[in-house]
Amino acid sequence: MAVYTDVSDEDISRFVAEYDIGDVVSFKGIAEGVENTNFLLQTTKAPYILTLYEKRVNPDDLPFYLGLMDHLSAKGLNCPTPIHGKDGVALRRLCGRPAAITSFLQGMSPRRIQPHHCAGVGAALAELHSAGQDFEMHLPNALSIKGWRSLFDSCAEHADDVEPGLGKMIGEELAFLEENWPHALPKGVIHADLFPDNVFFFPNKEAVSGLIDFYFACNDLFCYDVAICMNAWCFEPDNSFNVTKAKNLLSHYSKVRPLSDVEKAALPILARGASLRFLLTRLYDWVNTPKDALVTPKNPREYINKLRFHQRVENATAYGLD
Ligand SMILES: Nc1ncnc2c1ncn2[C@@H]1O[C@H](COP(=O)(O)OP(=O)(O)O)[C@@H](O)[C@H]1O
Ligand SMILES: N[C@@H](CCOP(=O)(O)O)C(=O)O
Repeated sequence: MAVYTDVSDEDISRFVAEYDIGDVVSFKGIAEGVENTNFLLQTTKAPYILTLYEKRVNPDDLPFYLGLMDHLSAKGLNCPTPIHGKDGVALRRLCGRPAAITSFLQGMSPRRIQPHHCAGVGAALAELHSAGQDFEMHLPNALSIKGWRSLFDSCAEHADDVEPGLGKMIGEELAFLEENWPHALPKGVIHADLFPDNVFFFPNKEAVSGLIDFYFACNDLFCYDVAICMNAWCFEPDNSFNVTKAKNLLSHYSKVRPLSDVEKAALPILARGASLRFLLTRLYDWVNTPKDALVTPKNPREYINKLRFHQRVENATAYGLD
């Protein structure tokens, strides 16, 4: 459940009057998502998404996210387009929170991931990386290797409550990654959270119909984004790695933006880093979310298993690459 801020009928009508998008017909809270408050807003002109940005989003970063969606949409990528008010401003305030209206995307996220979905998401990720090349704003990744130690320090004492020995395992992994991280790989704008819930398809179609949720987007290594995607799309519910899915994802990515040999060689360590990043944020949420909270925190154990898998990988042939 992700409606943290209540918006009255009067508030929404007043807010929508600042835009040239018709009159409100209906608006209702969207249960999916965990970070922000989202409403499906239907006006006399079209459906839209109204987002109120909640505590975890730094308001200073919002111009980057909205500017990026404007930029990617202008480049032909199907992502939410920020709607600008009659005064030209897209980022406004509603009920004491920063807020924006974006276009509504058709399609739906896949319930059961099939290999063809992985092909589609690989191509879409590479298109995003290519389309972002000339985006002029810059936002360092607060959740890349430099941010992991302080995140771990803030919840390390509770790690062994999730699994005995987890604190030691994370400490050793962090030290290994800090020593060996491949900082010099090609960089640019990355999505950084391209999980299945953020990718829409039309039924029985391979191509992605749209990408949403750019609120972790930032500048970082392209291949790190590939590793995040591989982790999110290529493991089965029983934690086994599906090499057919990985092969599809990586080969369709490479058709749009070829991976260099150096990037391929770095993929196992990037996949370890991508596992640790989501293990740490999930661990943090696991220990800090009150038992009676509206949102159920995601299970960190899934990412312990992914990390263990990649620790055993010797090179990228394990992911189906030559
Ligand atoms: N532009 C959009 N078009 C259609 N549906 C959207 C759009 N943006 C968000 N949604 C819906 O809202 C849900 C939550 O959005 P998301 O951005 O993932 O929230 P959060 O950042 O809070 O996790 C999505 O799963 C999707 O159902
Ligand atoms: N994808 C992250 C959590 C972020 O959730 P989202 O709804 O904003 O995509 C995870 O799985 O840990």
